[in-house]
Amino acid sequence: MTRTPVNVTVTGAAGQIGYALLFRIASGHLLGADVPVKLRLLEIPQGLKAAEGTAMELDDCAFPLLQGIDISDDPNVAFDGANVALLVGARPRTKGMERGDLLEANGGIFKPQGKAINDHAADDIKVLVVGNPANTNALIAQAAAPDVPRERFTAMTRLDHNRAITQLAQKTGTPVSEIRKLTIWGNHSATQYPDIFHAEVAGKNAAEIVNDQTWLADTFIPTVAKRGAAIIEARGASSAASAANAALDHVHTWVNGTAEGDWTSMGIPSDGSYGVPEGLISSFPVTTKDGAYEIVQGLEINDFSRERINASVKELEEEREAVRGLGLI
Ligand SMILES: NC(=O)c1ccc[n+]([C@@H]2O[C@H](COP(=O)([O-])OP(=O)(O)OC[C@H]3O[C@@H](n4cnc5c(N)ncnc54)[C@H](O)[C@@H]3O)[C@@H](O)[C@H]2O)c1
Ligand SMILES: O=C(O)C[C@H](O)C(=O)O
Repeated sequence: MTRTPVNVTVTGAAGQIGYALLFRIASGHLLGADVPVKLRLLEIPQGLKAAEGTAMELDDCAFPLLQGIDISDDPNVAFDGANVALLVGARPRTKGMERGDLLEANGGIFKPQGKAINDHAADDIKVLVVGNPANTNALIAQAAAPDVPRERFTAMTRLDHNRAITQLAQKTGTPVSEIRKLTIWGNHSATQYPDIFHAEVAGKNAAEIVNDQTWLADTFIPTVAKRGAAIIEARGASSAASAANAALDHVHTWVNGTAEGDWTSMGIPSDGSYGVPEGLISSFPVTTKDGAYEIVQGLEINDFSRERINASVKELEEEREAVRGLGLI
């Protein structure tokens, strides 16, 4: 193998998402089956021993693509030369909490990590924030990294996107592979808006095929938006394997491109499109090509959608004000 390995930094490596993520990164599911990787694991001091144990297990898999594992509790070391950074390390919510309740607990993690990315990452760094509240944590990291192009900071709404695809597939009795152009708008929170008005089911308009406004408003949207809480209720712990899977999907699509005739959802810095205030990290429909993404333009937004997008964007604005107040941006 002659290709230069890609440095992938994963924070929270000893956590439950980390455990579901690392083995699949090392086996080629993040970047591709022909791309060698070096893993850089960041943990807090209490997590280092468990991260070492995970690294031992990674060694024991003898993954042909895995060309090294470094472990550190220093962000300046862990992000040194990073090409891809998965910011997972943060506290998960527990039963009865909203993700925004974690802002104070987790917000402080992302400012020093953003600065370390600014100072040490490779020029082509791509950042995905998974730790909640993901959109606003991405904003905090980005604000601390003024030398990195702002579009390199993204937040994960791919789990919501995947959840919505399955709900729509099940409702219409269609395989998930037949669902296209679904969109998650706004925040990775209970206010997110999964939009099927432009989606397709086997090439036909999804809203027309469903033709059931009550299901849309009272079942589909709340099921997707509150799925994280339902998983916590059922499992007693927040989603892990599905979150890791979505993180792999997010980066894989960003790097390798969306399929012709489809798009995906990513939390990205707004350029003002669709009336989302510039700079907020909000979820949009995007296409990707050659490692870059573009917001899908020109979609007609009906009143039902507009109301829901605005509500989620309002929450993002409130979170931005809150972190401003905490001195995090
Ligand atoms: N965006 C999404 O769709 C999505 C989905 C699932 C979970 N999440 C979020 O991902 C985060 C992680 O979830 P989890 O279940 O893996 O949690 P976990 O508690 O199992 O693991 C978190 C790990 O992060 C480590 N950590 C804490 N602070 C750190 C720091 N400053 N630097 C490096 N590591 C640090 C902890 O030691 C721990 O090992 C939570 O905030 C959770 O809410 C987001
Ligand atoms: O809901 C949570 O707190 C975890 C995660 O964000 C999820 O959507 O499953």
